[in-house]
Amino acid sequence: MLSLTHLQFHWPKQNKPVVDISQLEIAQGEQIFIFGPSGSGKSSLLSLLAGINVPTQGEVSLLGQPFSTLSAKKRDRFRADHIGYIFQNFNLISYLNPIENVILATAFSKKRAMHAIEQDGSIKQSAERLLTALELPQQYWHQSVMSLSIGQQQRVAAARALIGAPEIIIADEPTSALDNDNRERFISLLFQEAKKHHTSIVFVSHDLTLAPLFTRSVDITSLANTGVAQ
Ligand SMILES: Nc1ncnc2c1ncn2[C@@H]1O[C@H](COP(=O)(O)OP(=O)(O)OP(=O)(O)O)[C@@H](O)[C@H]1O
Repeated sequence: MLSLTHLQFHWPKQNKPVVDISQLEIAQGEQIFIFGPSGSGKSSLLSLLAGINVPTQGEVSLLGQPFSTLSAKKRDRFRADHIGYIFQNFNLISYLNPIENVILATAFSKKRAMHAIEQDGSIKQSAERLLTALELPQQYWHQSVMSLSIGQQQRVAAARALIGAPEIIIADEPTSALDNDNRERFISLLFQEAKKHHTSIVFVSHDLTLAPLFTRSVDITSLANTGVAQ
């Protein structure tokens, strides 16, 4: 469902590619863990997978759609419809409460709005169901999102990524601020929800202890292009 071929990416003024991958295929429903040290290009890779940045060379295709054939505007639309993104710093909107933050993802995607309504009766009920599933107690739903703990904010960010059942969730090291028990609990709740719709998960971290929780782990430093066509 997601495929990368001969992918290279340079940030401006860098003489060496920060992402250099000969081939990677991610199947529908797969939970893939991509690890590598700080600065090895994990966040840069995710920005290419989500079509936020464009590769210097090579191609990213999601659901059979090569990103290179889409304009920037169409890529934004495609991303809103098919990808739930959990950012490293969550990117929650500070003046919206948790329910409003979760609902926001459906404002950019009719497809996800319709899916949420079909599944739960209304978009609001869908947001409430997801926050419950992710164990954010109801007493926090209408508070300022900035008054929540990091772990609670993370649950809001995950519910926002999951609403409307996008085909893929991309998570950029979202557990680094949590202790071990809370990290494993968070990942297990995320997986439980994702499995209901056979959603794929791409999760990056430098913390190898999380690897056994996933169906596959990949070392980003082992993916470098060899120049050999595959
Ligand atoms: N917006 C940017 N502009 C220029 N260079 C950047 C930008 N973002 C990242 N880089 C550079 O790209 C390299 C890889 O960064 P990236 O954030 O992708 O690594 P990472 O593996 O996700 O790191 P970490 O685990 O610390 O989050 C670094 O050298 C970084 O300085």
